[in-house]
Amino acid sequence: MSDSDGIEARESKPLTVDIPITSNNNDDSFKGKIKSLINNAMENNPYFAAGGGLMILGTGLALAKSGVAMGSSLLYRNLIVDLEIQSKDKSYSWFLTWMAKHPQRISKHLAVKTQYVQHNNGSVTTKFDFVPGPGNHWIRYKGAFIYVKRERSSRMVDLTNGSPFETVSLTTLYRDRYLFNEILTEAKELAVKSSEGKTVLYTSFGPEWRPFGQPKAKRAIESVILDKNIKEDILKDVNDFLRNGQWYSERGIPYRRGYLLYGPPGSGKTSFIQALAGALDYNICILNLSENNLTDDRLNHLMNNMPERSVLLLEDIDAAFNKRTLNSESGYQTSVTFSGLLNALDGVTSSEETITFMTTNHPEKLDPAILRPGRVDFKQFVGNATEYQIKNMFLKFYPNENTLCNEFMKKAASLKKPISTAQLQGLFVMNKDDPKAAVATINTISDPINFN
Ligand SMILES: Nc1ncnc2c1ncn2[C@@H]1O[C@H](COP(=O)(O)OP(=O)(O)OP(=O)(O)O)[C@@H](O)[C@H]1O
Repeated sequence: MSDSDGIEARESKPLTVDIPITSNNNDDSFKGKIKSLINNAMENNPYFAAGGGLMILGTGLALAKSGVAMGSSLLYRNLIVDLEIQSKDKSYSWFLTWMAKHPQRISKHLAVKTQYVQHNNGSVTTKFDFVPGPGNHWIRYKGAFIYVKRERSSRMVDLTNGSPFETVSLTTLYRDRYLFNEILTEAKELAVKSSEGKTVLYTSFGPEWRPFGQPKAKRAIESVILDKNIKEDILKDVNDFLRNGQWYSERGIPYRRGYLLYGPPGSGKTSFIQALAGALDYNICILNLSENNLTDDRLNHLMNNMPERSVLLLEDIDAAFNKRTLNSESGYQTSVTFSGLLNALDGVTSSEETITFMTTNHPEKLDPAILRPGRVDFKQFVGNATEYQIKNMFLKFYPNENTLCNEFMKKAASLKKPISTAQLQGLFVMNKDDPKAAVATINTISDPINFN
């Protein structure tokens, strides 16, 4: 309220101070004189009377103001409830994506989230989601209004990736607080649905796992052609392991199993692991041990903090057995050491199952220590194409072309050199609709890198 308001209030209702005038007024005592002096001043001096009035009015206003502030903070504390979601929490991106799709919202500040969507036929399209940008927004959810504020800290930075620290806070009436849970559950379900029937590939980003691109369409296990019984044996072993959690726990054995697939490049090791993860409805966490700056500590941390329902894939594990090499640009390369890898494999303490697949092109470089049960429980050689694989791959690309298939196999055998399944795939892709051309050009397959 302005000063003029105060004066108007005083003028409309003259303010008097009611001090009883008693017989003491005429008293000769000192006290009586003072009293009568004050009474005179207040009654007869208009300036003094106005000042006193103003003072009382001001005090009243100040009290009212602090009362309103206290009342509103009391109201806020009792009737309003906030939820803060930090950018490092999983729900953060789930909520933003959910809000981008929520129809009842008022957002003036938008931010774009670009996604590549892989369809079941393999094609990839680009999709733009307009998520709420930093600023204030409103949504209406199940009849309640929710105020949404996205804030970006100018001072705090996520040290793992250099991106600014962010929060989204949701504010609503206390009585509607249960809606927060409903919103987050819906947001999570939306995220799960978007990766349903797909395999999420996680890669390491600093000390944490991050989805690498969009979830990929699952690879059918039939599309990977390994030599007889290899797929079946591994699949049986994994399923057996997954069925026996109780057995492990009763005997106090860490509930983990390690698989080693070794063999030449392009023989389908990684493709098989991806297909297997899809068949089990698991995601994959991929780590390449030859990656620069992957230290023992980071490896240990990552292996102990995997997203749920994930298979761990450690590629090129022989890299951990190389001596440190001097790199001209950055001095010594830091990479995982042999003992670091063993510690990480032994130290996985998750109560959930841990399935680790390791691959290498150089099994001869592995130290026998890694091959002991508990670290590697199942070893499998995955080699260059056998007769069985050549036949099955040919017929998969050119169904019913049995005669040409026989011709192709004879020519492949006459080459007298190893052929990888990746090379066969390359040849068939080049001659998609022309099996005869594939037969005619088989000798164009160059030597794979000699293995052993
Ligand atoms: N046995 C196979 N069946 C079907 N496709 C295969 C097979 N082997 C290789 N391919 C194809 O060749 C490509 C490379 O295969 P993949 O990466 O799985 O080989 P890899 O053995 O893991 O190689 P590396 O040891 O170099 O990592 C993929 O496109 C895959 O589809």
